[in-house]
Amino acid sequence: MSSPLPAAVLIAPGTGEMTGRTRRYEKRYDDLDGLFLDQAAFAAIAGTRGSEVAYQVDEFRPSDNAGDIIFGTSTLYAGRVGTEFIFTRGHIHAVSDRPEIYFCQSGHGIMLMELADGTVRVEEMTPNSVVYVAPHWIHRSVNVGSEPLVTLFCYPADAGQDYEIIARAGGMRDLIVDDGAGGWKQVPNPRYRPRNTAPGHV
Ligand SMILES: O=P(O)(O)OC[C@H]1O[C@H](O)[C@H](O)[C@@H](O)[C@@H]1O
Ligand SMILES: [Fe+2]
Repeated sequence: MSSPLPAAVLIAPGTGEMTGRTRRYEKRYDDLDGLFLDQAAFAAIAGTRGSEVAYQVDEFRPSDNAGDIIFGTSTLYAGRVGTEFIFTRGHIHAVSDRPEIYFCQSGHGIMLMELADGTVRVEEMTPNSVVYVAPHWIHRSVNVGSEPLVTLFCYPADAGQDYEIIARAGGMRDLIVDDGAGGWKQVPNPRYRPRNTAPGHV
């Protein structure tokens, strides 16, 4: 197991671009197919803007060693699909007891969090707020503003990501939608199928 060296990176205000990152990945609208409730609205957007970047992640990953940390920035551009605000795909950590923190640098967002049993929590993200995603919570960032939502995240290097937990339930239990008055509201997702969390089920 190699021992990483100290390092420093520079984060650009407003865009989250991280000079010194070890990796960038981008998710385009086409990559988010099937995640939003209003499929006709999604098809209309994807038809013209499918290759547009919906969000990007710049990360600094010193190693994958247990005990190390991965940090980086996530930049989620503003947008809506029907009344639903744009979001990241969302995941639970593959090693599910691993937590994460998010520091909001700019923009206005929601951290939508859910336990496997369907318990939901939302925390608002505004500049300088920090959200603690506790162990075992599924998490998804939602941009409810009109500017890019830029967050700095940090999580244990051996955490990994599991996306299936959301897919197999038909999405997250709640949707974050436009309230028609310039704000957001939380409404039940009609496609949600509660997971069987009884012993013996996964
Ligand atoms: O992985 P997604 O659900 O697409 O979210 C994008 C990114 O969000 C956060 O910033 C996490 O810390 C990243 O590890 C993750 O990859
Ligand atoms: Fe995470």
